[in-house]
Amino acid sequence: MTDHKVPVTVLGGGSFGTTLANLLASNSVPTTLWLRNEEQASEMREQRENTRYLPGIKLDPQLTVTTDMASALSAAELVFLAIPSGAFRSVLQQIGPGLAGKGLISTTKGIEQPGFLMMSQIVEQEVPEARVAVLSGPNLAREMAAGALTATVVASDDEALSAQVQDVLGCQSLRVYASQDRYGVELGGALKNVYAIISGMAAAMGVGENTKSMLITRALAEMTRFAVHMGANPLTFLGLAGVGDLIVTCTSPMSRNYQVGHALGKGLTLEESIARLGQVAEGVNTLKVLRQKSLEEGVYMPLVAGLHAIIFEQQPLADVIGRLMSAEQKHDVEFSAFMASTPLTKEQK
Ligand SMILES: NC(=O)C1=CN([C@@H]2O[C@H](COP(=O)(O)OP(=O)(O)OC[C@H]3O[C@@H](n4cnc5c(N)ncnc54)[C@H](OP(=O)(O)O)[C@@H]3O)[C@@H](O)[C@H]2O)C=CC1
Ligand SMILES: O=C(CO)COP(=O)(O)O
Repeated sequence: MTDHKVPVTVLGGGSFGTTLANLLASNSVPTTLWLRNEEQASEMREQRENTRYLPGIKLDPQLTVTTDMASALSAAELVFLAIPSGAFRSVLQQIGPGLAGKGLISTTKGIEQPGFLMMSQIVEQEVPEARVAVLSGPNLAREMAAGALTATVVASDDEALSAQVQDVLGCQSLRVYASQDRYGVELGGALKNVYAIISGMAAAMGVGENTKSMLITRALAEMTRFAVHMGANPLTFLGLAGVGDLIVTCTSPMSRNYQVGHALGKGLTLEESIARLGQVAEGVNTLKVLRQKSLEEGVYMPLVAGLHAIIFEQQPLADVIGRLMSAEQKHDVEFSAFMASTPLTKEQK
């Protein structure tokens, strides 16, 4: 790590934006957190706490909180984007040329439709002169904010940018691993949210431990099958941004997607489940987008089809489970052919 830390801005004052900004500031990185709500911003400045999204976590005294986008961006070399996917493009469009030349790191785990676009692809469209990376992994905001030992992945073609992100974020509680498979890392973060909804639903129904394990493992097989079809490296899904994030989101009641699934499993409607949460659960929209894409691409995704049938086609749960359990019994691990055709590099050996 270097002594001199580049100035960083985080866009988005929700649970993850606040967590990242606080971590950066406590790493002695000059950090500004931008959010859109002045009432919330002034409360955060006065009380040194984000009572709406991260109650109980004290904000570092050095963290600057503002709603003034121009001042937030003027000095920043790196900008972390923690805006929900539904608003991601419109926020970038409001900023425009203010981001040119900066290192932009998306932390958003969603997919834009139409186009089936990852957030970093939206960054490339809206800010063609930017340097682009994504950050993803098993990173429940509340735990990270409380200092739990955590690991994450920065993925970019730009190795210097990945190194800068490792430098500003890495600390005694957070390890930042690098990857060059930006698409795979981003896809992993978005897809696992759908399976977290299923896992939450299953937990609410009181399923057994075997069932939970089957769900997570078949979820990994399904999301990897889709990702490989879309051009990602299956090995990425063995890492933190794949199976790592899948495990945490499918097992922790802290996950908002899991909570939506749990509420659905207890009999609440989708609208009630979302309203009760009061935070973003990206998996609901990703489910719609993914179902459509899997049909277009002809990728077999029985769990996605099943959840879609329950939530959006009002099919009885028992029918869906019956269909899943009586489907053709196929292969456990599907990528032996890929592995055989991809020799290990010198470093991997
Ligand atoms: N929380 C977590 O554990 C993690 C989250 N992520 C990802 O980070 C992204 C952000 O999630 P998270 O912080 O958790 O979400 P939250 O629901 O906690 O907060 C959402 C934030 O986005 C703001 N926002 C919404 N729309 C706009 C807009 N048009 N302009 C500006 N700000 C807006 C909200 O502001 P307002 O209050 O004014 O509506 C709020 O500050 C998601 O894609 C999520 O998947 C990734 C890793 C971990
Ligand atoms: O992505 C996350 C953990 O890595 C957060 O998951 P939720 O959005 O379901 O809370």
